[in-house]
Amino acid sequence: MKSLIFPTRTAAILIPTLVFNPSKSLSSISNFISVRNPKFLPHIRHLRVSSSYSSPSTEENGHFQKTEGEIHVIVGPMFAGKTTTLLRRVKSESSNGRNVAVIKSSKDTRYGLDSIVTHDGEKLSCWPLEALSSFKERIGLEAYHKLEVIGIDEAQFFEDLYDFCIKAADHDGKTVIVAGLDGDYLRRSFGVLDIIPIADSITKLKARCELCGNPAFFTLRKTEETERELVAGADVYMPVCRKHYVSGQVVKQAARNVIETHNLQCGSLL
Ligand SMILES: Nc1ncnc2c1ncn2[C@@H]1O[C@H](COP(=O)(O)OP(=O)(O)O)[C@@H](O)[C@H]1O
Ligand SMILES: Cc1cn([C@H]2C[C@H](O)[C@@H](COP(=O)(O)O)O2)c(=O)[nH]c1=O
Repeated sequence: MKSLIFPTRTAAILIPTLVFNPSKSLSSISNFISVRNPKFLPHIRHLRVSSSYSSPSTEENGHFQKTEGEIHVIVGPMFAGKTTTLLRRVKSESSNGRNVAVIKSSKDTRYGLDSIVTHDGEKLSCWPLEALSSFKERIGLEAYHKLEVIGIDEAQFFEDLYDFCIKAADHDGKTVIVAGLDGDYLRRSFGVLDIIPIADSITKLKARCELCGNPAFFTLRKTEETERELVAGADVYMPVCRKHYVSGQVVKQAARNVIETHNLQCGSLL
């Protein structure tokens, strides 16, 4: 394994036995391109920047860079294995001798700040950032130039995801592997979809519906909070199939109606 560029020297890599195998959970949606087959994994191409390379900043000249970057996107509901897949791919790239760094949104404080952690407890050190635009400065220019692969977890929380990815891949020749939610709890687009037009591949993962065990493509919020961003785990969210997403919303609405009626009745008694 070559170098993984981490904020600390104590990078913990724990590889537990996975009960759920995300490699078996890819959607059959035909126009989604799967990258799980190793032969489709980005191959290693080290090229020196040619003299005709139009870098707008002189500080970047003279460094080794690939001329062509790549963007790979991993989406799906919560518990689908997005982080697991990202970790596996990042480790595989590192084993292939490429310089790798992993970033996650600092909004996700669920399992500590400086690691990305799967729901199974698999862990990898990372750079927790508020905005991707700060990455180059945080890691340092020299380290950034050496970097070949950038993994991004919880990508739905980064407002500058599109700008960062396009710069990293198109201009800086990096392979960017992005994992995040495609939809929020209302099944509305959650940011990661912005980068589909600039992606080389998209992998849509599915979880198992917690109510029936069928494939789950949606995330149901079990609580009444309505803000879009609400960092939480299984206490608040569960993956569900279409049928149970719809019935879950019906149940939530029915509960709201009961509470409203109750409040109205209490109000009229006063
Ligand atoms: N309902 C579920 N369906 C699938 N996996 C689940 C479910 N509940 C818990 N898990 C666990 O979550 C793991 C995936 O975790 P992770 O890679 O962190 O997912 P994601 O990043 O998509 O939220 C699975 O390997 C499995 O052990
Ligand atoms: C559906 C939904 C989720 N979130 C939050 C909840 C978690 O903190 C992350 C997703 O984590 P995972 O690695 O995919 O399990 O996103 C949110 O803020 N809003 C939502 O609608």
